[in-house]
Amino acid sequence: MRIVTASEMYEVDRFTMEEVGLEGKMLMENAGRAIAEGIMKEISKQDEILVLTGPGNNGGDGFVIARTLYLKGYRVRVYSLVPEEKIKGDALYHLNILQNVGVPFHRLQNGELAVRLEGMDVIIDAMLGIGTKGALRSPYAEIVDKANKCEQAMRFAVDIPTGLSSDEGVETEVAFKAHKTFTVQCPKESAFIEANAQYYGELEVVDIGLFTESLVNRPGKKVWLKEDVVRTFPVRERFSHKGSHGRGLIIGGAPNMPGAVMMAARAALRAGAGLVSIAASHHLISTIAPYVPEATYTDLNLKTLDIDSFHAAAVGMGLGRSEQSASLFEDILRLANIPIIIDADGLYHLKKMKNMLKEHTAPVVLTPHFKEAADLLDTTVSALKQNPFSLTRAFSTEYGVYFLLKGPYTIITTTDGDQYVVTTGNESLAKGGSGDVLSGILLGLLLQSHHITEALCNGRFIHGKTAEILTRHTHSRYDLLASDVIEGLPMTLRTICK
Ligand SMILES: NC(=O)C1=CN([C@@H]2O[C@H](COP(=O)(O)OP(=O)(O)OC[C@H]3O[C@@H](n4cnc5c(N)ncnc54)[C@H](O)[C@@H]3O)[C@@H](O)[C@H]2O)[C@@H](O)CC1
Ligand SMILES: Nc1ncnc2c1ncn2[C@@H]1O[C@H](COP(=O)(O)OP(=O)(O)O)[C@@H](O)[C@H]1O
Ligand SMILES: [K+]
Repeated sequence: MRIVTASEMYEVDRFTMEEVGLEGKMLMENAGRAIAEGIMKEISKQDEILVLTGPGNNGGDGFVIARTLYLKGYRVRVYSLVPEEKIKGDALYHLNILQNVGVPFHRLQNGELAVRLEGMDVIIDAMLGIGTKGALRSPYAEIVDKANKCEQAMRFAVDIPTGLSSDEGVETEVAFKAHKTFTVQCPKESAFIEANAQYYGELEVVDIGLFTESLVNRPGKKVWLKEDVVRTFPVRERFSHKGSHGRGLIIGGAPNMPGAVMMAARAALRAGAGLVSIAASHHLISTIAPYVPEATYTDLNLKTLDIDSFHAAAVGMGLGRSEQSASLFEDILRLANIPIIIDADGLYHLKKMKNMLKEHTAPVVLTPHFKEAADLLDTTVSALKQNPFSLTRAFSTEYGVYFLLKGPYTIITTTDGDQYVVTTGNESLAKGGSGDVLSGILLGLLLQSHHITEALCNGRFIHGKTAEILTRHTHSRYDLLASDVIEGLPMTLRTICK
């Protein structure tokens, strides 16, 4: 499913209207009806419903929603924040129909609002949509603030909550706090910015028949969905052998961190890897081996270890940050001609030698969380949280790497600048070890997939999905351990990726 900026959405609108020939009035009818259908599932006919409308097409959607609810017997009224003479085009067309049908319609007058908002059971925000520019002006800011204080009311937003930008990179001062946002056709970029989650609430996408094909040839952004996993998950052939599913190498294991490589190896095997080898300090091998008897072990000595005899490797989990491990990491990066995942301490060392990535010809996957990523990109966590799409895209294309920016909304960027968002998972994963398990799953899928992007998206999807399934059935969001996710993978794989 495409994710769009405001200008991309306007291009989709233009294409649909000018080149396909669907009229704007009809699209507005489709949007309003689809959103009204969604809202009706959440409210009752006893509710007092208020639709707040603005000057543009977002307001036009609001008129259609109000009419649809009114004709179905709901107690609804419309308050326009602008005089009628300011309403034009398709929105005016639908305002006329609203008034012909007899839906109660008012223009907000000074002082009236406080009275009218009180006691409302449902408030629908159709004030501003993707046409918003800059911070909210009066009276929008005041009205949004009052609406947010109506604690008893269910609040719904149309397309985007009023006050937010559609695009990343814009700081929000005041915005409508929706319990649920019904967004038209494509989620907007800003829906995946952490600070905006409190305004969007739950997000539902409504299909109104717009043609997104006009965007096909650009580097784009998409949400990776279950249907994408089902479509692309590697198929296990009846006559395959262990070599068919890839030989993976995990390099790490400082003496004080035996768990990281152990979990990564177990996760890679559970995700379907054919063979997994762990290269670690020989002191560690006897400690780890009983926990992962299916793996093979080798002393971490680059004079004897033939990295290129494997199909892919993961490095950095529990590698340590000493100077010795820094030079070991540098040697690995210089020697490896296979796809390599770099995580944790590997990312720490990479900061000082990132130019090596430009000469490196085999695929490199970086899997930083926000702090690690901010350090790599020479920026701050807050700047990165506001501009995660553009900053990671710039880095990926400059250094020629796959970039998996870890978080509740994980952004995966390819070397070409295409981006995929994976939103599975929950706060049970906010615990030490989760990243090691993810790296193992990613390695397991990299070994089995023909496409690196699919391996990364599918791996991140099943990691999060497993946490969701486990916290629904057998665990709480407090007790779940990273290793429980490894043991929960069978449930996800049996249901999603048969
Ligand atoms: N074909 C289309 O164009 C469709 C558009 N749709 C709806 O139309 C919306 C976009 O419509 P518009 O382009 O008319 O834009 P908006 O409805 O977002 O309105 C933009 C207007 O709001 C005012 N405004 C902008 N920033 C402001 C600020 N900071 N403070 C106060 N006022 C401000 C300006 O007067 C501006 O002209 C979408 O979000 C969606 O809801 C849907 O009806 C589906 C079809
Ligand atoms: N609140 C959350 N919601 C969803 N996923 C989360 C959340 N917190 C962490 N995660 C996931 O857990 C993993 C944590 O990785 P990382 O921070 O590297 O952990 P560690 O280094 O402790 O193993 C990432 O995949 C991230 O997407
Ligand atoms: K809105």
